[in-house]
Amino acid sequence: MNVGCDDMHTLSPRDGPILTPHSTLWLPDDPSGTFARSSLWAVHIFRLLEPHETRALVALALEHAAANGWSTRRHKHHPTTDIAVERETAPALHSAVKPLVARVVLPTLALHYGFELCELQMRDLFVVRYQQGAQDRLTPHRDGNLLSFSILLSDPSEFEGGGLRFHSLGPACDACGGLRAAAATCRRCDGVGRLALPGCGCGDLTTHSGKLLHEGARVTSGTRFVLVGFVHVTSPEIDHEFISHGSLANSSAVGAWADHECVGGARLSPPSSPQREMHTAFDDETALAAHLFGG
Ligand SMILES: O=C(O)CCC(=O)C(=O)O
Ligand SMILES: [Fe+2]
Repeated sequence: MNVGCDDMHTLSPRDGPILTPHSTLWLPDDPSGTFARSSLWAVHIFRLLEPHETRALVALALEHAAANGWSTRRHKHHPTTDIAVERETAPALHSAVKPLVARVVLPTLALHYGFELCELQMRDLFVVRYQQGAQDRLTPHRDGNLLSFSILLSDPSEFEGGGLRFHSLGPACDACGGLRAAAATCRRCDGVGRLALPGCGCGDLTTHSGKLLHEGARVTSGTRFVLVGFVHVTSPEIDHEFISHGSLANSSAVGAWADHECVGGARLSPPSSPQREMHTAFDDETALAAHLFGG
């Protein structure tokens, strides 16, 4: 299959340019009261792509992989088996995905996390493959940037296990009950005590702060493809020294309130109302896209 630029317009979000989540999960409130709830504590799931659109993207990724292979060395810590969605190396995938990200995903992130669109910059965009018998999971980590998103490109019937799992939110493991002592040896939740986010369908977009401790849960059969994006935020409201601290981004240690601390401390002033108008300094889409994607 060859999806050209014109076909990209078939990648149409289900709800218009700014999406409304069908599910939202929040970190629990800080029992000590040190950190007030921030928009960064929310994980949202939105309906985004239709199955024929996700199939077209997977076909493009497989076409690319057949010619170039999958990469496993793009990330120093917690590497994924992936394909970078870059203009130079994967032009067909890039032209399929970039307009969707620029017109829909980034404006949706900006609105729901209380930033200006022009404060967001894509730092990495890649298709990830989890497969039983190959890389089947991604161990607990925090991402290097403040905001992250992932779009599920596979139908949930095509794999078992898998999913985006957070250590501080989501359902308790139904095998061990989520109790720390029992979870330690639990194969179902790999010791986390929680299950992956429920309700994430094919084509759904999940958005979250990359600073929440999370992982790609183990795929026990089949293959799960996701499109993942890391988004840097340049807002003066963000304490970059604090959030870019290497041990926060790359630590695998599960700390009870570590997640809350780093996210609560990342924002120095309260989030703006989600109702406010979008503002952008860019008057045409091309200039905006160039800025968002760094050229
Ligand atoms: O598998 C997922 O949905 C999560 C991927 C992820 O966390 C990452 O690539 O950083
Ligand atoms: Fe991640």
